[in-house]
This record gives sequence, structure tokens and C-alpha cells, in this order.
Amino acid sequence: MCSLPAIIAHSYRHDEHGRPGKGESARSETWARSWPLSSLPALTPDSERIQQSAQTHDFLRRLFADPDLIPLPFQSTLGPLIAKRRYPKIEKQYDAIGGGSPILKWTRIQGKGMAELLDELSPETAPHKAYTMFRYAEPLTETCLDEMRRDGVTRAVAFTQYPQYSCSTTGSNLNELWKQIPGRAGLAKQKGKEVTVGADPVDEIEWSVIDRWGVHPGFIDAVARNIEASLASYPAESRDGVVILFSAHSLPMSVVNRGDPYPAEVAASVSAIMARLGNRNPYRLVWQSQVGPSAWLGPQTSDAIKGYAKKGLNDLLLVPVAFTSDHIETLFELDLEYLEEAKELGMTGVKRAESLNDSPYFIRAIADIAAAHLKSGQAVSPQLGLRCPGCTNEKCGHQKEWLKSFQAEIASKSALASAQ
Ligand SMILES: C=CC1=C(C)c2cc3[nH]c(cc4nc(cc5[nH]c(cc1n2)c(C)c5CCC(=O)O)C(CCC(=O)O)=C4C)c(C)c3C=C
Ligand code: FES
Ligand SMILES: [Fe+2]
Repeated sequence: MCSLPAIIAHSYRHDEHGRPGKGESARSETWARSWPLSSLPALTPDSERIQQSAQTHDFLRRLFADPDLIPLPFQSTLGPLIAKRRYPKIEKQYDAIGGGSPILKWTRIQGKGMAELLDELSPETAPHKAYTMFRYAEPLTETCLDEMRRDGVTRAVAFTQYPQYSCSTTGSNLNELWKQIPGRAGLAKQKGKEVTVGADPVDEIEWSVIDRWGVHPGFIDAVARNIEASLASYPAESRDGVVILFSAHSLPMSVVNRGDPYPAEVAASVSAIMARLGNRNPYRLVWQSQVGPSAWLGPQTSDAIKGYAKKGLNDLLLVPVAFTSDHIETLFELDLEYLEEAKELGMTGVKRAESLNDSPYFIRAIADIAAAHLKSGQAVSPQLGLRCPGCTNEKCGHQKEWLKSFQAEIASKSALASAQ
């Protein structure tokens, strides 16, 4: 299974009087239903392999078809061709990390833990259920919406699992969500289709968005704890000299120059983590995973390692700062490519801090973020409302207007709940 993390929707139902339904008891049962992999019949190694290969290819095909991520000339022709050409290399990488991305597993563990904590932290909006919505792999937006439709969800929070906002990641996911809601006036008009708003129960869902949380103290603390655990493995006398290399997925310079907020938000996370650690170590922010020949934001992580090797440094701690769980970027690129490269360069003190995965501190942090959001009465943050100065993507405008349209209702319901 390989996928790009997208949105966890937290939802609860209301009873017939519009109050949160306290009696809904099926959380664990519906949760079990939302583990499609565990309910598959036993697979032979061969059929597993075929399924895995098809998933990787579908993932790449969808990714290169997304103009919000990679705008290509003749996208519908060129996208599939690039996906096909890239597939053998990427498939080998997934093979090397155990046959697929663990991102679905971790996202579900985090979501389940978060929903359970949220029931305690925000009993007035309980019960909560976490759904997973990926942009390029199952469960896709439409699959997740189907599940929500079946469950009769009426209120949902689109909670991005990217701590820092980029229009290429969270933005693309929100654009897709807007596109997949059948009764959106904007798109229905655009395509000249007659859509009866309200004909589909999914039209009735009230949405709000947690769009970024890269400096939340709970998130910062969870990352800092993993860094502290790794630093503890260096000898005490050299510990404070270890260079912390924060590594985040890079962006094409065209996206940076359009005014994408991600680089500044990643830098803000790094500063907050360093402050939490007492600013004892030297550090740099570097960028990984660039794709294709265009200019990307640097310095690249692998060049930074090589540069420090040349300067005679030995102790580097790599810290993934824009991912909340392991996947190909950490398990293959950092662990297998860069750590190996560093060894070949003679560096013996290069290590990687663990990803957040099932960190209880992280799960508590996302539960806190969700609880505060549910109390806030906010549908959309002021930052989400603003388009990039260089944005020419009409979908971004529609998506933001659609999400802002929930503001009055969310605010009045929240005011009502806090008055009770
Ligand atoms: C913060 C996270 C990410 C940003 C920003 C991001 C931007 C971005 N990515 C591509 C192209 C590709 N990304 C690919 C995989 C991939 N990307 C992220 C995260 C971010 N991407 C993750 C977590 C993953 C791996 C998912 C998993 O293993 O489950 C890939 C596919 C792999 C490959 O072919 O190398 C591509 C392609 C662009 C163009 C971009 C910014 C515009
Ligand atoms: S690209 Fe950033 S808002 Fe459209
Ligand atoms: Fe990516």
C-alpha cells in the first residue's frame, strides 16, 4: 500500500434535535469495518505481489494526473507516461522497505487513538470516528465519502495530517474534497450540469478544516522527544556537538515563488523544536525528495550530508520534520540511501530520529488540536482563506469559498453548545 497522507475527517452525528448523538455506540464496530486490508481474504505471496504492484502503479498514475501537484502540458497523456516510466524504480524502493508504504497503518493507528482521546476531551461532541482520506491511493476521497455517507455523518472536520500547509499537499486534498461533493454550486454550474443540492446526504455534511498545526506545542514536544531519544545514543561528551539536520520534502521553486506558505511553516516548526530542546545543538533545515529536472528548494539533504562529510563532521542526526509517520521518504530515502551514503563517506555518527508513528505524545497532540478546533467555532483559519499571490488555479478559489460558507453555521452551533 502506498499513499500520500491526506485528511482525517472527524465526525459525529446529531440526534433529531440537532444535538450531538450521545448514544451512538458503534465506534469500535465501525472502526473495524474501516480496516479494509484486515478483512481481505488471505493472499498468496504472488497475488499479494500483483496487488502491490498494481497499487504502486495506480498511485503514481493518480499523482502525475494531479495538476494541483504537478501541472504538466498535455497532462492526460504525459502524466500516465511519466508514471509508467517511473514505476519500476519506485516499485523497487517499496520492495526494499517491505513491499509497500506503512502510511495507511500508521494513519489509522493515529486516527483511532485520537478519536478515543477526543471522546474524553470533548464529550459534548462525542462519539468521534476517524476516517482516512488519501489523495492518490485507497481510501481515496470518494471511498471515504462513501463510508461517511453510509454512516450518515452530518458534521466533519477535515484534519490534514501534513503539519505544515502546502497548496501541493493539503491544498490539493481540499480541492479534491470540494470537487467530490456533488451539490457544490460552483462546479455544477461550470460543467453545465443540473445538480440538486441536498439530493445526496454528503451535501448535508457541515465541514470545518484544521489546515496547519506545525507549531502546536504538543507536536513540537513529540518531535523533540524523539530527537532527545536519539541524542541520548551519542556519548555524553559529544552530544551537544551533534548537528541536527531537519529534513523536509522539497518543493519546486515555481511553487515556492508562487507564494506557497510551506517553506516558512517548516522553518517555524524547526525554530520551535530547537527552542523546546534548549537550542543546545547546531542545526540546519534541508530538503529531500525532489523529482524531475526543474529547480527545487535546497539545499538537498544528500548534498548537505556530503558537504558536512567534506568539512570533517562525523555526527549528524537526521530528523523528518514534515512527515508524521514512516514511508518511502524516511524508510528508503533517509535510511537506505542517505545513511548508507554517509557510511561510504566514512561518517560513523549519522543517525535518524524515529518518526512519530504511534508516539503517545503525538496522538495526544492531535487529539488536543482537534478538541480545541471543535470548541473554537471556526470553520476555516484566516490563513486558509487567503490564496497565494501567484495562484492561477480557480479550484483554490472555489474550495476556499465553499469552506468559508460553513462559518456562520459552525460558529452559531458552537456558541449554542458553550451556552448550554
Ligand atoms: C510535506 C510533504 C510533501 C510535500 C510538500 C510534497 C510535495 C511534492 N511531491 C511531489 C512528487 C512526489 N511525491 C511523492 C511521494 C510522496 N510525497 C510525500 C509528501 C510530500 N510531497 C510523501 C509522504 C510521499 C510518499 C508516500 C508514501 O510512501 O506512502 C512521489 C512518488 C514517489 C516518487 O516517484 O518519487 C512523487 C512523484 C511533488 C511534485 C511535490 C510538490 C509540488
Ligand atoms: S496555489 Fe496556493 S492558493 Fe492556489
Ligand atoms: Fe511528494
